[in-house]
Amino acid sequence: MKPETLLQQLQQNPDFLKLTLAHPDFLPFVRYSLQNGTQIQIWDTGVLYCQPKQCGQQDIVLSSGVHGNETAPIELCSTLLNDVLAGKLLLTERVLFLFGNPAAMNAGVREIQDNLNRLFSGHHSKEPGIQSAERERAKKLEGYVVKFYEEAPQGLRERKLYDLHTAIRGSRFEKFAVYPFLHGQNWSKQQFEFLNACGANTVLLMQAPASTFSYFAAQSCKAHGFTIELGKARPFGQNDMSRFAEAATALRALISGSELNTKEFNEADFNLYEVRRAINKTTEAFALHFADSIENFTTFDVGTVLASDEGVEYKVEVEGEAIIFPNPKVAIGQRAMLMVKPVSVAGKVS
Ligand SMILES: O=C(O)CCC(=O)N[C@@H](CCC(=O)O)C(=O)O
Ligand SMILES: [Zn+2]
Repeated sequence: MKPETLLQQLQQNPDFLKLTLAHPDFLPFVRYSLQNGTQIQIWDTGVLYCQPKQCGQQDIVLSSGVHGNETAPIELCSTLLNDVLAGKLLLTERVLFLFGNPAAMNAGVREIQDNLNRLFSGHHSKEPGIQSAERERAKKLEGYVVKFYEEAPQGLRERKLYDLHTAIRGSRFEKFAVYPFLHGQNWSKQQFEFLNACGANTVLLMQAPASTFSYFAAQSCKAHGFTIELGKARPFGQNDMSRFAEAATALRALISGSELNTKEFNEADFNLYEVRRAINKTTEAFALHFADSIENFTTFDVGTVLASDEGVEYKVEVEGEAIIFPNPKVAIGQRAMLMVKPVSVAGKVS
């Protein structure tokens, strides 16, 4: 598509997600200004940069569709972005909207060849000779995020990246966030307060580096980076968007500088977990020993066999150990389930 055609189409019908899905592999660079002075730049398919006339002090990446079948966050971000493009939502902050994996969205699948959310922090290039659309996309997305943060105005700024997902199965706590490993740094009170305002008062504190987008943002870009799970994954058009209203309101307020009623951090308001162990799939024999209806954060009696792989059984080891993200369909070598346990952050939040 030619840049002038794209510009014309966008101005006639300001729906960037629609254009992205119609052109999942490529959109040319274009820039234009809205009547309210906001500058819009398309950097790629699924990648749109917004710069308000007067920039606040935050640089915010809103990412969705890193997994193509997790549609509610895509619909949520598309609504926010369409309101920006139509001049109905006036931004005060620089925002980079990312729709992660357009080809997977069109196909209604989590991934086409590779799990995009296992390819960040350079993992896209760790096996020379192996190529996939997701590896290419991960590399490009890293580049766009770095460019976005590096091109920010000078001065004291706050970098944020919220990578929005929905989970494969139901969850005892419908909304929860994954707080990437901070290498011993304190967790942020202000960010806990924001997550709570999004309805995600369950937080999983990671204890090790990961190849996820949120860890890349936190570790490589020094951003407040999070994976936020907003509910259960459903196909496009089948989401009850009223269940995402709190998150939509909080994100809208964040990017437009409007008042957000956050509650002061109090650990008692949160369900906090840390990862005790990650169970990886090592062979095709990997199997779960509980039903698909069993929800995330379910606990079992000590000794219960939860999963097995060739020559090994994985049992509950301690009281209170709960399951999260069980998925026997992952590629060999990848994490097939996390075992988590309740934890306190007392004294380590500032
Ligand atoms: O429900 C599931 O099993 C997966 C939902 C999902 O995509 N979760 C993210 C979490 C990323 C993180 O650990 O920060 C993922 O698995 O990529
Ligand atoms: Zn996901």
